[in-house]
Amino acid sequence: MKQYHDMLQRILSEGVSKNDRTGTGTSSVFGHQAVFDLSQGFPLVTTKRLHLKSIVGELLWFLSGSTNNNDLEDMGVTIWREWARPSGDLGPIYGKQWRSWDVYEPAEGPPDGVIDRLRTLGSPICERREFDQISWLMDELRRNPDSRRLVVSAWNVADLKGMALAPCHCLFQFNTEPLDLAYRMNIAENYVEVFELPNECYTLDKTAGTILAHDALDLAGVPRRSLSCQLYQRSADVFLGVPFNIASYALLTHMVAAQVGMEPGKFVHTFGDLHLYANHVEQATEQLGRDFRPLPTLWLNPEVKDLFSYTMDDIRVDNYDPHPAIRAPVAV
Ligand SMILES: Nc1nc(=O)c2c([nH]1)NC[C@@H]1CN(c3ccc(C(=O)N[C@@H](CCC(=O)O)C(=O)O)cc3)CN21
Ligand SMILES: O=c1ccn([C@H]2C[C@H](O)[C@@H](COP(=O)(O)O)O2)c(=O)[nH]1
Repeated sequence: MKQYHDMLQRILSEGVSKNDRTGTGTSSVFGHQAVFDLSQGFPLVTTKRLHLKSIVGELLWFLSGSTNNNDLEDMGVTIWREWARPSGDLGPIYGKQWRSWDVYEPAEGPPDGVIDRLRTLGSPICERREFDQISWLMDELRRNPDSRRLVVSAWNVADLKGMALAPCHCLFQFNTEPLDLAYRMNIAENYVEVFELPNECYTLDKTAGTILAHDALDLAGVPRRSLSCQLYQRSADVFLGVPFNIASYALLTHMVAAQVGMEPGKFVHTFGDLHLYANHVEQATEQLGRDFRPLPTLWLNPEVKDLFSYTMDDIRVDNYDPHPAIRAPVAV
């Protein structure tokens, strides 16, 4: 995960001192981008141990639409505790905006009905509906994979004041691309079925043409497209939050790809204010002195048939062999 060490290094060498909302003080850079090729391993930082259960639990909690910290703590995850009200409520944060963004539309009713009459009194009469951005995204990926509008936003201006914390990872976009034949043949090695096809179906004969080979790969269930995700993160705690955010969106991309039958492509992580808190400098320096280890791989249970049905047991990371954890205080 050189990309992650580059961020730490860049802040240490070019960062500008800034005060911040928490009063801790940071060194920060504005504008940064890191790209993770998901075919090269699962991007879980190896130079300190990450608590994977917190990352998976938090993502499943967002996808469930919950905004109550008690639901997260029921999974054994405590990372949102400091921000929760006594009831556990966090206001309309990610889960609310992803799964049930409020939409207000002019109410419709019969002519001269109650709605009509109230409207003549001068007040706008609206109906509230909820829009599930994630379900829409899944449908749209299947229906219109070339779309340039595959965007999910948590940045709901009208709701910001009610949130315990304004969204940090505030907008993401998916993109799909056709895979070329050579790439599909390559990944076909992971699909046992392809070898059960009759020889002539997958003979890569130049004159037989691409179509025959692509059709054979379709029959074998080999994905036709790759799926990439780009995240805009307006504010990023490079030591504590960012390793979680990278792994979380990489996991989301894998899960979405599995459900729409595509191959995970890239995760592009774009930052606004990328900062290192003053009380994390020693820890970051210690981490930079450690050597990289091979990235682990992700396993998703292939039996799971929709995005909202994954549980902790359906998600596993294999061959994770990190350096020991490094403790650091979280700025509240
Ligand atoms: N300052 C700040 N940084 C964040 O990263 C952050 C917030 N606030 N507020 C909301 C959420 C909560 N997140 C958090 C909060 C704590 C840890 C943390 O303490 N991580 C420890 C271990 C956590 C565990 O046991 O699961 C770590 O070593 O990574 C990570 C992400 C990410 N977000
Ligand atoms: O997923 C997350 C959530 C939060 N953060 C960090 C980024 C900042 O350090 C704080 C938020 O403070 P603001 O004053 O609202 O910017 O939390 C993160 O890195 N990742």
